[in-house]
Amino acid sequence: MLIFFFYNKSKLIYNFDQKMTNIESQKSVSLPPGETGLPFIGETLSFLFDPDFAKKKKSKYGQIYKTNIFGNDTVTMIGAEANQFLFRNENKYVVSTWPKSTRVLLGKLSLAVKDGNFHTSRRKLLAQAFQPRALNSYIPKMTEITQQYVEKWLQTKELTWYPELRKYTFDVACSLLISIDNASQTKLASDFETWCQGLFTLPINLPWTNFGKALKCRAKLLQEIETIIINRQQQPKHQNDALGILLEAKDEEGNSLTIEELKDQILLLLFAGHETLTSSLSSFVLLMAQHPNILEKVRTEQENLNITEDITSEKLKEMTYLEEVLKEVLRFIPPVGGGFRKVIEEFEFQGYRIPKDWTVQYQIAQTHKESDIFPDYQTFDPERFSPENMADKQKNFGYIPFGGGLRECLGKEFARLEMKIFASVLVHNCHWQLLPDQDLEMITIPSPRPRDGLKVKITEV
Ligand code: HEM
Repeated sequence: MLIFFFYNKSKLIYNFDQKMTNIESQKSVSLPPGETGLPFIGETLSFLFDPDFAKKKKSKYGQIYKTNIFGNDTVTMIGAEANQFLFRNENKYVVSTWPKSTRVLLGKLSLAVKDGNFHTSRRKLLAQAFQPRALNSYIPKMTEITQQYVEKWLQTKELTWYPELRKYTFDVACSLLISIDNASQTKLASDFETWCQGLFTLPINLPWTNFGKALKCRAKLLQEIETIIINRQQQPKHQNDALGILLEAKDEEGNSLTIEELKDQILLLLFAGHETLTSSLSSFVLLMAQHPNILEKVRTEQENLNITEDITSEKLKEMTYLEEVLKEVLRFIPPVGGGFRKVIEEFEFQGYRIPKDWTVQYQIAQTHKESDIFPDYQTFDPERFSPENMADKQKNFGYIPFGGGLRECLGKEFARLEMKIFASVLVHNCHWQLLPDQDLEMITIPSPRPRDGLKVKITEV
């Protein structure tokens, strides 16, 4: 065995069997271009409050750039190749991470903050609540809640829809996940709202900061969820909701979830199924109001389906044009703009060095603007997803509203189901139009929503 030693300023570089490990050339690979902003806060404020932050950075620096957000040196990597690299190297070069505020508020037992084998095993267990049989059993309740809300909205004639949609998705989530009806009218909802407001903030725990208030509410929410779990355990037969399924579920070694863990997992599911869905539903109603020809085609499909009885999974499968529209809604205004990963081993990508311990962000919103997959990407065009075009199948990880790889959204079928039922019931019963004099610019964090909350006039069909 030959061992080469080089003396280089302060360090010895060695090599085995003449396989030259060119550490010097690795070091000469540069970091991506970009700025790191102000001390401590970096560029966090622009990231949070400038809806064009990612767009401006991309036009200045291209597909890969560095910044500093949430107290971390961060590299943003844009495009299908970048997504593929990150999703395929999960646990090798990167692991999932969230801003500190999110991590703390989700809790240390939450699936979202776990890695490796533990994450895989827990994911399998939680996935039981989203299997086709479970999803089918959710259809009647989802439809019923949607119909109640639609009736209520029709009575008001004019409404600010986004806050109403938040109540609706919260009621659906609480009803199907933990069998609490009308939860939006309870203390659970107000605590939950305050908790949500702290999720993507600087983690400064003071009584008047959003993070400090959210921490207090986390404690209250866990207490409320614990009471719900204990009550449920005392009932002889568990109800057919996600909590019932999770109380029965066991991992490979036959262990059930402890109450402590169940509380964090329930909180995660309530959050994941609420914020994102509210955004996607409000984008659907907004985009339909702005594209009446497309809405008309959706209506025609619904009429032709002749739904006189309850909505069934078979009927939902026949809504193929609506499916294309909903895919385009998630491309055009993705509810999650991107995801964060922590670098566990330094790597090189497209000629740039990404150091260990930095954060990497993959970008959903910018990926969905890649013109090779989505020509004329500024146009809202559901035909991209027709059987002839299938834009979602053209390139690996080129269409990723639900992320990808080991961390792909666990609730994506639940989300697709709720979006379809909502759209079907709404289109069957209502016409709606945007009221004048409102700001439709999107606030993007944590999920996109129109600044003035989407004011509409709504009438019966
Ligand atoms: C339109 C609605 C939704 C969108 C766009 C969406 C999007 C996403 C994305 C992009 C991720 C991956 C984040 C990452 O890579 O770090 C994710 C993860 C996740 N989502 Fe969703 N989601 C939606 C609805 C839901 C619903 C309804 C649930 C459950 C009720 C849910 C549960 C989860 C969970 C548990 C994870 C974490 C998975 C893991 O870490 O293994 N999501 N979601």
